[in-house]
Amino acid sequence: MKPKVIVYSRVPDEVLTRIKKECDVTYYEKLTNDNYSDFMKELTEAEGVLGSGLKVDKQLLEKAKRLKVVSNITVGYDNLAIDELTARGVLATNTPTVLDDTVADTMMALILTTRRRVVELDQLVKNGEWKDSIAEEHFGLDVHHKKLGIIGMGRVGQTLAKRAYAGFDMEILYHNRSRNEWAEDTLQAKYCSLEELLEQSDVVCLLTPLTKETEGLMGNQQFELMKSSAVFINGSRGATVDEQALIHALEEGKIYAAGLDVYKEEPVPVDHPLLSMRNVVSLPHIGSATHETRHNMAQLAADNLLAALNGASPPTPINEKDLS
Ligand SMILES: NC(=O)c1ccc[n+]([C@@H]2O[C@H](COP(=O)([O-])OP(=O)(O)OC[C@H]3O[C@@H](n4cnc5c(N)ncnc54)[C@H](O)[C@@H]3O)[C@@H](O)[C@H]2O)c1
Ligand SMILES: O=C(O)[C@H](O)CO
Repeated sequence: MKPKVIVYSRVPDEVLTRIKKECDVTYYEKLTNDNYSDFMKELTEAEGVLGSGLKVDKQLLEKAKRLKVVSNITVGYDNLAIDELTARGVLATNTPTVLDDTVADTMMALILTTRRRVVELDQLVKNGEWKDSIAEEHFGLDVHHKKLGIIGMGRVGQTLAKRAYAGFDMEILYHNRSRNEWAEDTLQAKYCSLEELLEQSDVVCLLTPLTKETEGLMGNQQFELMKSSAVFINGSRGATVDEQALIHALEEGKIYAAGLDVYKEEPVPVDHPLLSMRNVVSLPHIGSATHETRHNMAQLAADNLLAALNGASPPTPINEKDLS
């Protein structure tokens, strides 16, 4: 008998067909209030689930007695209670590496749009306010030859650093849990304390996972240390930033602008104060959202799911070592 699997996010047809060859699949393009109770019923029999964003906690796992694998179609796995999964012998997997270039491109886009005021000036043209050559009040700030401070110099962080160093002649500062020798040797990246990085950088880009340690990592004290000409970019998770502190820093001119891909609440409510600020560029959590990369992420998630159900080692496990 084929193992029962729930795919709870939209995946390409080709990926779904592959999974269906080996598994008995229930497919929800997304979980909604209308289908959630059906999903919970299916979960009691499921050996695998695949998708993005589902909160997998103790309560959910108590209903999922037959579960063997949770395959996340994301690299960040703050939605998973890893200790609870491990305690029950359930394998968790994610999709690192295949999205690094795309996410780094998105970060570069946020750096360029915030410093060069691209969105604001686009609006000015479209609103018919371009009457004469643009005056100093609309000038932006350079990106090239400035200092980029990366908090969380992991896979995405170093991919961004590579672009900034090679393409924009930027000086790279970084703060991380450990030294990144590759970045130090290849990009002359300089390891700093968080405080040094905040004080010196023209661009601060946050790329850590969301954990107990990184929750609220950027607060009043941290924004206070930044240069008034610096921009803040968040590509990690919304909860790594105290949004009230960010609003305060932007309102008081303590920083120049912010580029955000992630928010504490997603989708971010339309009346959120950050969205009405002229110096905030806001994206709808699209760091990895290109056709090519989302396709590759779904393929990798399927590889992980199928390997785990076949008793093989998945390509990108999270807690495999702790299970054995
Ligand atoms: N916006 C998006 O669409 C998008 C896309 C991909 C990743 N992300 C986020 O970016 C995160 C990083 O992804 P990655 O693949 O580069 O992960 P990674 O594990 O390769 O890198 C994360 C880095 O953060 C560092 N870190 C962890 N805790 C820290 C702390 N307290 N202080 C300083 N550094 C710390 C780690 O040492 C590591 O080097 C993901 O967990 C996810 O939350 C978002
Ligand atoms: O962690 C990730 O992969 C991105 O945030 C997409 O959700």
